[in-house]
Amino acid sequence: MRKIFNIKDFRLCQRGVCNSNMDGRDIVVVMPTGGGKSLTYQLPAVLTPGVTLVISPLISLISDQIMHLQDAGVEAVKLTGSTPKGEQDSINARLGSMANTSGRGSSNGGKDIKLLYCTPEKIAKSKRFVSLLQKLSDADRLARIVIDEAHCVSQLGHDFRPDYQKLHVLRQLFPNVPIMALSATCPPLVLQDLLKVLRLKATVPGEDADRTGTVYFTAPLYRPNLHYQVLPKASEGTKVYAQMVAWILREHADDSGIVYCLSKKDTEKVAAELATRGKIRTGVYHADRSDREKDKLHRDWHRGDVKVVCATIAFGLGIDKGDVRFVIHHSISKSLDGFYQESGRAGRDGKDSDCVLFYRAQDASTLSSMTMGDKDGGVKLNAMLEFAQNLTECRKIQFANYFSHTTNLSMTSWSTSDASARAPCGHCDNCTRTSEAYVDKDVTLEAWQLLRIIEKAQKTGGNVTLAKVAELARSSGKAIGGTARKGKGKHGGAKEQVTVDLDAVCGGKVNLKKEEIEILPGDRIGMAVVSSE
Ligand SMILES: Nc1ncnc2c1ncn2[C@@H]1O[C@H](COP(=O)(O)OP(=O)(O)OP(=O)(O)O)[C@@H](O)[C@H]1O
Repeated sequence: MRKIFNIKDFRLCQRGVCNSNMDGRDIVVVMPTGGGKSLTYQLPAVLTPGVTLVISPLISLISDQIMHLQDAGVEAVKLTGSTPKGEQDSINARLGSMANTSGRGSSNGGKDIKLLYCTPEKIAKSKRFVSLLQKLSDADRLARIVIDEAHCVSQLGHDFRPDYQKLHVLRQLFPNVPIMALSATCPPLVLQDLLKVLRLKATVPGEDADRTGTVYFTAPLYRPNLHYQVLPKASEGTKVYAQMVAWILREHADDSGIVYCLSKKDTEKVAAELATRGKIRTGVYHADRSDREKDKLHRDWHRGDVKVVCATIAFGLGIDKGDVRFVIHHSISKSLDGFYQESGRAGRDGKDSDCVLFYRAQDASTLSSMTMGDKDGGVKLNAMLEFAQNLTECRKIQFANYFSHTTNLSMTSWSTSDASARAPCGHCDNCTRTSEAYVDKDVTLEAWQLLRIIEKAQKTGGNVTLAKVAELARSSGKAIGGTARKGKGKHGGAKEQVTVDLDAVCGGKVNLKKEEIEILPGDRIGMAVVSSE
């Protein structure tokens, strides 16, 4: 480790993961971005005979790893769709010669390939490649298979890739080759799915749990240099741009940052507004940009010619810029996993950085219609909304609760944590907010009213937008939507009588003029923390 990788000591759970690798176990490792996952398979790869196959989603990520490994004198190669034919032939020949020299010896004077990187597409599409791997495996020369960004196998995750799901064939093809899955974000449902899709080994009943099955390592996902805050977002677009420009110029006028937006259109608009209003040098990244444009943006950003990249979530894997001082979310993400991953692109160099979410309730309805068809879309979005609306609990603890795994999964678990893992961070918005900044308010009555209005509209076949419901509810007591009177109900509960005129909203088909809402003692259906910000 010291000689080749110039690393003095292990950190987090690296030692344990290396040992489990040397022991030939199936492994799942969930470690934060920049935590040092690569060493945990690269070191065992140089220490064991045979080749370690690494499956990674992006050619740029692969090229970066190969460059570092070759600089360190490690025999590392890549086979991807863009590898030139001549190079492919030479690598195939080297692998073929390794397959013909079974056992522990070296096939060509110590120049065995130690690490072979490929994309999942290569496994899914190249029969020739798979048959070469089978020859290596039959000759006992395929040391292990490493799957980077392994959460991409699960449809329940935020970054599902169909080609990753096809990796289920690996266990079938290579039943005796250990599989290692790496990720920086893997909430419980995704982990469960990942174990199933990749068919990782379960503990054998009756046998020592420490000796069989998959070993699962987690390190605390908390990164102390990231300062999280949720800021109230103006309801009008133009005010949002002004807010964002003011924040960037005040906090990070000369720094590099990313602004994540919901749509391609938003990225263009936000970039233009930041540039005109704040003279901020912006760039745009989304799926419709050509490869040439994307490459140029990466280069300009690295050089500092572009300071702020306004992007959709397409801008993600493969960002290797350490000094990203802030990540702003112009809108909430579809899930908390996505938000954690995206905001985590700040401060990879370990220096203080800001992660800011601009939140307003309207965005929740936009997102909920976008995620309606997704598997568990609602559940995932709700976790994101809870995070955005929570004004009291430390952000670190919210993440820890969300990502903590209940391991009734048949795995041996090792987690690197210390006594402070569950202590508040002390520096996020909620830790630093004074208690005078908010009030606890019982909003049972309001919540009840909203539900009744929606229920009525639904029953009468009406279609009310969120904004309309809000208008109807707010207009209680005024002339437009209806009237409200407070009194005692027949059960002794507080009674609110609301007259709601839904005719205008539901095309005149609604036969609803009066609605009675009675709140009984003990009926508590809504609580809100209302910020005075
Ligand atoms: N034990 C260690 N001591 C010091 N530096 C280390 C150690 N382990 C890894 N590093 C360094 O930390 C940096 C991040 O490591 P690495 O790229 O493996 O992170 P990662 O977990 O793969 O992150 P990502 O999820 O972003 O890919 C690298 O520069 C690596 O050399």
